[in-house]
Amino acid sequence: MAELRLTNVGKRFGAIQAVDSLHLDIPSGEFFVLLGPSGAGKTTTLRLVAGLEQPDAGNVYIGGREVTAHAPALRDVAFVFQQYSLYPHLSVFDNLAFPLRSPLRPTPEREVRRKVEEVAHMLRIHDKLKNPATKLSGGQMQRVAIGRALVRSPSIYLMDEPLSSLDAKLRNDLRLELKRIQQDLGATMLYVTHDQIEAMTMATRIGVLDAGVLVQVGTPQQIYEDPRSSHVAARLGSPRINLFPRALVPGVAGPQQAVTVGVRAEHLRIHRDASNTAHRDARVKRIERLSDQHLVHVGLDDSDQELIVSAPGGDSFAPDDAVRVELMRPLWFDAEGQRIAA
Ligand SMILES: Nc1ncnc2c1ncn2[C@@H]1O[C@H](COP(=O)(O)OP(=O)(O)OP(=O)(O)O)[C@@H](O)[C@H]1O
Repeated sequence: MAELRLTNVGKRFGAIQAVDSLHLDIPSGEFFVLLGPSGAGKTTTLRLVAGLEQPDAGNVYIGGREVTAHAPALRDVAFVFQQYSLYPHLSVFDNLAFPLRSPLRPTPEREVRRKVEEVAHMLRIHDKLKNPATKLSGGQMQRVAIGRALVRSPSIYLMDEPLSSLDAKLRNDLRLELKRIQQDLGATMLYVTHDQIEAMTMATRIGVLDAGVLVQVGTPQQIYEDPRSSHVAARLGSPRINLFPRALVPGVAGPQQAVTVGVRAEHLRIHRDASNTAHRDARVKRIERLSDQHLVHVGLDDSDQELIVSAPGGDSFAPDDAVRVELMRPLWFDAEGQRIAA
């Protein structure tokens, strides 16, 4: 396994700066998740690391060696794409064995069998080894695609939304399995997703990309609790953070330049009494009963603004109740959406 370093990497497609002055240092054995909306430059970053794209500027280093001009086959990376791309005429066994039989990496056939069986067990497809690759469910095919990367011991695994085509149950299962396998192998992983649950549960660190720019890097907890901008704050958390004009809560103390306030659902409290002037008048609109929490949607009086409050005792409220909302840990943002210290 090896560390990955990108210095000042840029890539433009016509008028679009897909990746802009990107600096990234991923230590060996880290599970690094690139998170961002569609078009943020996530796939382009992976392709630049794999050598499938050439950067206009900057350098790529794998294991301390500069590989910027190296062909993909010489970079020792394994890539898993969003859509499984299996060889349909081959069995599951032969699909998994394929990378080990490459002329670039001749492997004794006994070693091929050992490795394929080990990975097939890890991914729980060992009873399918003789099946043609086409006689599998979507989830099984994607396991084979992931397995094809895992049979090798590359310097770095690159995965581009490998779970996005699967149903929710399989996605949950494979999320946990992939994380476990990465830890067992001590693998360096660069993993792309726009799914915040994947990012929160799998990442050692997350890098948030926005329009080709890496806007924040940190542990999932740092990104969640201490976002640098309203854009980053909105990327993590379910339900989404409540973002609304500061002018709607004049009674709450905050920095002068603040234009927007952000409060997570679990950092809002709703009260029935009217004792505290810092609390904001509101009215219950509806209550969402999820398996593990109650979400109370309230409308702030004299505005169209709705907030979502995570309330353990949400059951005791009903639509149209007059309530008061307390902001426990507001985050403040300026006119550009940049965070301001409280
Ligand atoms: N080969 C290409 N030619 C022209 N434009 C491209 C090309 N590849 C990517 N782009 C553009 O570069 C930007 C970044 O694309 P990229 O695929 O890296 O984003 P992404 O974050 O992976 O998005 P998604 O989540 O939708 O896959 C987009 O605006 C995209 O349209």
